[in-house]
Amino acid sequence: MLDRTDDHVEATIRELDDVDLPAGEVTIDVEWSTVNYKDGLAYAGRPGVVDRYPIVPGVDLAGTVHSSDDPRYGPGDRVTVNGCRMGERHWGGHAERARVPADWVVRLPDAIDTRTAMAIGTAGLTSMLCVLALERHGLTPDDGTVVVTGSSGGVGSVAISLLARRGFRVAAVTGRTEEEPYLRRIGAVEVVDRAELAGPGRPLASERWAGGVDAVGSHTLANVLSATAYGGVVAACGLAQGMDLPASVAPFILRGVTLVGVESVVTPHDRRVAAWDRLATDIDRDLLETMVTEVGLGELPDVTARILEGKVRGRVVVDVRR
Ligand SMILES: C=CC(=O)SCCNC(=O)CCNC(=O)[C@H](O)C(C)(C)COP(=O)(O)OP(=O)(O)OC[C@H]1O[C@@H](n2cnc3c(N)ncnc32)[C@H](O)[C@@H]1OP(=O)(O)O
Ligand SMILES: NC(=O)C1=CN([C@@H]2O[C@H](COP(=O)(O)OP(=O)(O)OC[C@H]3O[C@@H](n4cnc5c(N)ncnc54)[C@H](O)[C@@H]3O)[C@@H](O)[C@H]2O)C=CC1
Repeated sequence: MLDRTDDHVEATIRELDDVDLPAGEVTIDVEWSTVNYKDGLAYAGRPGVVDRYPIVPGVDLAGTVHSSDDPRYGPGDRVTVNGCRMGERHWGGHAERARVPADWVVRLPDAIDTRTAMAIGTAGLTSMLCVLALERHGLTPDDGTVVVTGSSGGVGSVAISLLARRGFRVAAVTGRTEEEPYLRRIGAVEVVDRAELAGPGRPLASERWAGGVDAVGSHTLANVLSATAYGGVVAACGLAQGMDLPASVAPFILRGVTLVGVESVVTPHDRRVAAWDRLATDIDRDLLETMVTEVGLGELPDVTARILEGKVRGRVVVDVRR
C-alpha cells in the first residue's frame, strides 16, 4: 500500500479484506506481478502518476479469476490486466487479490502461463505494440537495421528479442557496455554506446537505421530520427532520458520518416488481445527467462528505486505470495 504523508510516499505491506477492494466485476487471485518504470515513478512519489492515495501499487497483474459478475469470465480462468490506470488511480497488482472492471481483463492465450505473462508485462506488451506499429507502417527485415534504445531495460530487452525472432537485424543502444554479451545473447547484432546519441545532434545525420523502437525520448529520440533512412519508421514509447523532444522536422519533410506514438495504458481491448496473441507465437520463453529477476513484495521499495536509476536489467517478476 502506498500512502502519502506530507511530501513523502511510504510503502507498507498490509493485510486487507475483500470488502476493502475497489469496485469491479472481476475478482482475481493474483499469482504474479511485475515492476515497470512507471511503478518506480509511483513508489518514488513522482508527480503525474498516482492521483489518489492510499493505493495498492502495481500496473500489471496475472492470475486466476476468483469470482466474476461478468459472464465473459468464470472462476479459474487465467487472465492478465495491464495498465488501465491500475496502480495510478485503481488498486493494482502488488497484492494477492485484486478487483477490476471486466473490460480491462484479457484472457491469457494457452501458450502463456501467468508467470510468463508477468515476465512480459506492460514492458513486453508495449514492445509488441511497437513491433506491430513498425509492421503496420510497412517495415520488413529487408529494409535494414532497426535500432532499439534503452536496450538493457524491460521494453528494450523484449523488443530486441521480438525483432530478432522476426528476422530483423537489431542495433542495441546502451549506456551499460558491460551488458554487451547479454544484449547479443537476446538478439542484438550491433551494440551502440548511448553517449553517441545522448546530446544535441544534427537536424539530419547520415542514414543509419531503417527503423527504431525508442524507450528513452529527449536527445536520443531526436538523434534516432535524424539518422533514420528514407521512408523509415520509429516507434516512440518512453522517456527514460526525458519527456522533451529537441528535434527538427528535417527527417519528416526531407526523408518522409514516420514517428509513431505507442501507448499501452488505455489501448483498446481488441488491440491488447491481438498483441497478446502475437506474443504467444513470437516470444521465446527460454530466452525471456534469461531476462528475468524474481523478487518478493518486501523487495519492491528497493527494486523500484533501482529501476529509476537505470540499474535493473531486463524484466522483474514479483511473486506476490512472498
Ligand atoms: C507504463 C506506462 C508508462 O510508463 S508511461 C510513462 C510514465 N508516465 C509519466 O511519466 C507521466 C507523468 N505525467 C506527467 O508528468 C504529467 O501528467 C504531464 C506532464 C503529462 C501533464 O501534467 P500537467 O500538469 O502539465 O497537465 P495536467 O495534469 O493538467 O493535464 C493536462 C491534460 O492532460 C491530461 N493528462 C494528464 N496525464 C495524462 C495521461 N497520463 N494520459 C492522458 N492524459 C493525461 C489531463 O487529464 C489534462 O486533460 P483535461 O482534459 O484538462 O483533464
Ligand atoms: N508508452 C507506454 O505505454 C509505456 C511506456 N514505457 C516507458 O518506456 C520507458 C522504459 O520502460 P522500462 O523498459 O520498463 O524501464 P527500464 O528502466 O527497464 O528501461 C529503461 C532503460 O533506459 C536506460 N536509460 C535510463 N536513463 C537513460 C538516459 N538518460 N539515456 C539513455 N538511456 C537511459 C536504462 O539504463 C534502461 O536500460 C520508460 O520511460 C517507461 O515509462 C514503458 C511501458 C509502457
